[in-house]
Amino acid sequence: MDAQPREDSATARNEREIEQGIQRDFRDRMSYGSYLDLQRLLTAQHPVSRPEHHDELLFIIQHQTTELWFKLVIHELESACRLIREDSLQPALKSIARVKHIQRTLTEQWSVLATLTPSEYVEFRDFLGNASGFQSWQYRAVEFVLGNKNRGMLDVFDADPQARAVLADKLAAPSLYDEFLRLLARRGYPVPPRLLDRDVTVSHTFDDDLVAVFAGIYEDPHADWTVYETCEELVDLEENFQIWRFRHLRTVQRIIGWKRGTGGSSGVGFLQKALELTFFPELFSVRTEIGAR
Ligand code: HEM
Ligand SMILES: N[C@@H](CC(=O)c1ccccc1NC=O)C(=O)O
Repeated sequence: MDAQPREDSATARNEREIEQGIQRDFRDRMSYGSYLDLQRLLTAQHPVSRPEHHDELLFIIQHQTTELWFKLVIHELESACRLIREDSLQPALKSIARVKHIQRTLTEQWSVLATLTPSEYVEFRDFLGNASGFQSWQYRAVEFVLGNKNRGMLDVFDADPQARAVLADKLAAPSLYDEFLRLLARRGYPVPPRLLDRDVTVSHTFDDDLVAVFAGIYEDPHADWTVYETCEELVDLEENFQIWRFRHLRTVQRIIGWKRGTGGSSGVGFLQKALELTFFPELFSVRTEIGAR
């Protein structure tokens, strides 16, 4: 039998030796904390309940982490739009893949907030006044980039001109779907011209002729595999978005039931209506057609 390997003295103490080469002096160097601006990030939680409610920190951090991920989602979707505009479809798919992973993380994250019981939430809800996720400009920006445009949403941001300007910009820009349809037209697919020079400040609505274009793509995936793959990636994006909305609705329902929202809406009933919205309707309709034409 081999002898047991000799342990160094730190291991024997169940400690790890801090190696000599490890940098410890950060007076003149960039450190982890300074790079990430942790001083600001970790002092940006300001509970408003008095006396301070234990669970308000959970509520704040759940929102803040979501907003951080929204920031990256917008960054990646904008990049995907630009890449598609430049006919770089494969690199655009890389951005979309990243967004899909973020969406999964965001959907999973609802389980943390679901540990907040109705009895706990009611103890600090009144302190929130009329604040509501409805006023998240980044969430609206994601909706706009994906194509769910609604000019009326801008009014909520009259008191925040910077947010309003960003949203107005995204309202006027072609959505991810608009960019994809334009790329398809450039590649010779018979996309109806009315979809290419449409008013992009409003949502796209269902177009039967576009279903026929996608039917052609799905009938012969190998004709242009990347285009086919992009169609499926967009389906994933919409599905993930709807699953996030659904988890929000169910979390809201278990925490406040059918109470009205702090933002003034009917509550769960209002959230339910968003589940009927669609970004890429033809990509779902084409499924009915496959094998049937
Ligand atoms: C206790 C937890 C939560 C409750 C009870 C809740 C409740 C609601 C309600 C009732 C609405 C409808 C608008 C209103 O009248 O207020 C709403 C909208 C919204 N909430 Fe929440 N929410 C919760 C957590 C969150 C979290 C963690 C996020 C993440 C950022 C979020 C994001 C949103 C967004 C984006 C909307 C707008 C949805 C839309 O326009 O369809 N909510 N929420
Ligand atoms: N609308 C929620 C309040 C709420 O959830 C909220 C309040 C302030 C900041 C963000 C929020 N999150 C999502 O709506 C409610 O009606 O209880």
